[in-house]
Amino acid sequence: MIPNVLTVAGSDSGGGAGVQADLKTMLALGVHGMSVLTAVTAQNSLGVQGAWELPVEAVRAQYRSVVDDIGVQAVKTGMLASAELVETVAELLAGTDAPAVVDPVGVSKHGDSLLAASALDSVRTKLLPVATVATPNLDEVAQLTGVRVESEEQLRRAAAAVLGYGPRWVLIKGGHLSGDAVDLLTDGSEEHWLRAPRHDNRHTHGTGCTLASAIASQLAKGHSVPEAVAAAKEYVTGAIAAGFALGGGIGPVDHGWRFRAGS
Ligand SMILES: Nc1ncnc2c1ncn2[C@@H]1O[C@H](COP(=O)(O)OP(=O)(O)OP(=O)(O)O)[C@@H](O)[C@H]1O
Ligand SMILES: Cc1ncc(COP(=O)(O)O)c(N)n1
Repeated sequence: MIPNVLTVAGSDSGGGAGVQADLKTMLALGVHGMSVLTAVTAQNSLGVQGAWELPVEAVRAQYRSVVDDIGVQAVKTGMLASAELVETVAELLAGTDAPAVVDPVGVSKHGDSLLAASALDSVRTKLLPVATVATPNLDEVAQLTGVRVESEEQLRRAAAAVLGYGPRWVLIKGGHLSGDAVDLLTDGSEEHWLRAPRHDNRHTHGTGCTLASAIASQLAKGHSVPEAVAAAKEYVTGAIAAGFALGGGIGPVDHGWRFRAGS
C-alpha cells in the first residue's frame, strides 16, 4: 500500500517552495501526496509579489474531503497566513489520528511575510502543542520564543524554548548559521545532531518545505521520528547540492535529484 501524506500549505507559483515543493518531495519519496491550499502566492525567484488567503470554510472543506474519504498517514503544515487559519488547522490536526509535522513558516527567503504578526500567539498556544515534530528555522525560533541563536551551542537553548510550547519533538534548523549545516532534533530527553556539509549554492529556495515534507513522508512509511528526520536530512542535502538557477534570483532545490542521478 502507498502511504497517503497531506500538506496544508500555500501555493508558490514559481514551483520551488510551498505546496508545489511538498508534492514533488512526496513523489520523490514514494508516497501519495495530497494538498489543502491555505493561500495563493504570486511568487518567483525574486520574491513574493502578492498573497491571498483562502476562506476558513475552503480550508476546512478541503481537509474534510481528504481525511474523511481517503485517510492520511501523516500531515505536514506550512504557510498558514492568519491567526484564524492557524487555529482552524490546529483544531483539524487535533482531531486527526496521524503524526503532524509543523513547519511554522514566518517569512520567505526574500524577507516577505507569510504569516501575520497577530498569528504568532496562535502558533505558540494552538499549533505547536499538536505537533509531532516542529521544524522552525532560526528566524522563526527568534520570532516565537525570543531566543537568538548565533552558534551551534545555542541550538540547545532554542530547542528547550520551543519544546516549552508542547510539540513532541523539535528540529531546530541551523541552516542559516555559517559552517556545516547542523540541525538539532530533540524531544527533551534524546538528542540527535544532524550534520551535513554546507553546499555553496545560492539556489536554495524551498529547503524548509522540502525537509518538513520529507519528514512527513518517512513518518507515513512507518519510520520513527529520529529515523524519518535522518532520511529527510539526507534527501534535502542532496536536493540543495543539485539546486539550479531559475529566473533572475534564487532558484529552487532539485526535488528530482535522485531520479536524475541515474539518468
Ligand atoms: N547551504 C546549505 N547546504 C547544506 N544544507 C543546508 C544549506 N542551507 C540549509 N541547509 C539545510 O537545509 C535544511 C533547511 O534549513 P533552513 O534553515 O534553510 O530552513 P528554512 O530557513 O526553513 O528554509 P528557507 O531558508 O528556504 O526558508 C536544514 O537541514 C539545513 O541545515
Ligand atoms: C507558499 C510558500 N510557503 C512557504 C515558503 C517558504 O519556503 P521555504 O522555507 O521552504 O524556502 C514560501 N516561500 N512560499
